[in-house]
Amino acid sequence: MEKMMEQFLEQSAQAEENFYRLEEQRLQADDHRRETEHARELHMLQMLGQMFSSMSSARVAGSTAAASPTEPVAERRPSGIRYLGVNPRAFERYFTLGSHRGMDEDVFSLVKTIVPPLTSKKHKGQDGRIGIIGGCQDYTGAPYFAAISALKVGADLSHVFCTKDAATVIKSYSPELIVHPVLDSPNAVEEIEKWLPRLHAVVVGPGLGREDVLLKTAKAGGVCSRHSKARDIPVVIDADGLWLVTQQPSVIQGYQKGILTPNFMEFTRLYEALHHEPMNASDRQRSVLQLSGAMGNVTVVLKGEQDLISDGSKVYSCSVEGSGRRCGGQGDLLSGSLGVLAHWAYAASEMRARSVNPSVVAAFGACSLTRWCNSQAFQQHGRSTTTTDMIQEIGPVFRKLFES
Ligand SMILES: NC(=O)C1=CN([C@@H]2O[C@H](COP(=O)(O)OP(=O)(O)OC[C@H]3O[C@@H](n4cnc5c(N)ncnc54)[C@H](OP(=O)(O)O)[C@@H]3O)[C@@H](O)[C@H]2O)[C@@H](O)CC1
Ligand SMILES: Nc1ncnc2c1ncn2[C@@H]1O[C@H](COP(=O)(O)OP(=O)(O)OP(=O)(O)O)[C@@H](O)[C@H]1O
Repeated sequence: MEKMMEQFLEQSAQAEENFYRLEEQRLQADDHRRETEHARELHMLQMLGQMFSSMSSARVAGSTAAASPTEPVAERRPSGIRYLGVNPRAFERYFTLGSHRGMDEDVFSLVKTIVPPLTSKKHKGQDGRIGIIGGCQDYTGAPYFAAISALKVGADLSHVFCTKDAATVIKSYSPELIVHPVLDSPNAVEEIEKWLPRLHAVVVGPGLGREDVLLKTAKAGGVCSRHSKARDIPVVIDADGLWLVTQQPSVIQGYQKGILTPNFMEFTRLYEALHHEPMNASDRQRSVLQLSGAMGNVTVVLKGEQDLISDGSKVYSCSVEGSGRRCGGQGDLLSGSLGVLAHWAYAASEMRARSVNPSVVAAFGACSLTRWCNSQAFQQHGRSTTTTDMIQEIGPVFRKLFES
């Protein structure tokens, strides 16, 4: 009986052991199944994420070629700006000759840091008094676009120094601008210089024309004035101001706060004047680097399908989405906003250690802003987009790009 009892206990212990072994195997199989399911779910989520992100970039990129005016504007973001930051691929690349590495959000986040806070402690003028030297009988739109863009970006006061017959016209476009009909007066240089000590940046060239007398005034009263260079304020040179620089590069050569904003044609003229040889149009990065170097490290912004920005040591590229619409005046929006941003960038860099040339930071900001204004205006107006439509976008685009 005792033996039987022993056998029974042994068998039941064995059965219990088997049971637990099988149970353990079952649990292990369960774990394995759960892990596989989890991995599969994860994989599916990743694939869905990739699908959504490529769908949204395709949607945004597609809008460059074809407008979708029905799409709600508020839902759109600049390609490259998603979630907290910037998509490095869409936004910009950073080149040094011989090497090439992603630079991503560095410059873009620096633009955000130069924007001065809006506080009730400041008085009118502290966030920027910008002067535009340009505007003649033929061209009244260009100086207006530049000056109003400076205001819309956040300058407190925007002055235009133009010829007498352009002044009334420009005033009639906007009561916000301070317009000085001095460019063709006999004492034009003194008239401009009266104001220069109060200005934080000057933009020379939009709508200036190429009459000798006006170019001479712009040179003496703006580019070379003791009040601009000696006071060390940013001098942005655009349009016909670049014609002047092509004739006499020394007017701005070596001035570290000088910024040139040529379109391709203006760039080619300037390049060939300095290098005495045809430019290699297939290697624009190299050309822009060389031109900036030859100009004594003045910052050069070569506008185009991609904007290339160089201070002679590196080339930055801004390819924020724009549109296929190339109406006149977009460059004026860029140079006017650049005037303000350059002032802010240098003011901010006085308080902080510089990691990137402030002119480059400002140029990158102005290019991004102009291009995205173009894209947003195009969403609404398509082929009939004009620079006035782009200027209306400056406020919301600035907020979205630099204040969110
Ligand atoms: N509403 C107004 O008041 C406005 C006034 N403005 C004022 O007009 C003044 C003159 O400026 P601008 O740019 O028209 O003169 P300019 O350098 O002779 O260029 C014309 C020649 O260059 C060429 N070309 C141009 N771009 C090119 C490119 N990316 N790539 C290649 N080629 C290009 C083009 O060649 P085409 O197509 O004829 O072959 C053309 O022959 C200046 O004061 C400016 O501020 C403007 O701001 C607009 C709004
Ligand atoms: N092919 C392009 N694709 C996208 N954006 C472009 C293209 N060409 C120029 N832009 C953008 O348009 C803006 C003005 O450049 P543009 O070459 O039209 O200057 P501009 O000829 O000096 O202008 P303006 O008509 O004011 O004289 C810049 O911000 C630039 O990035």
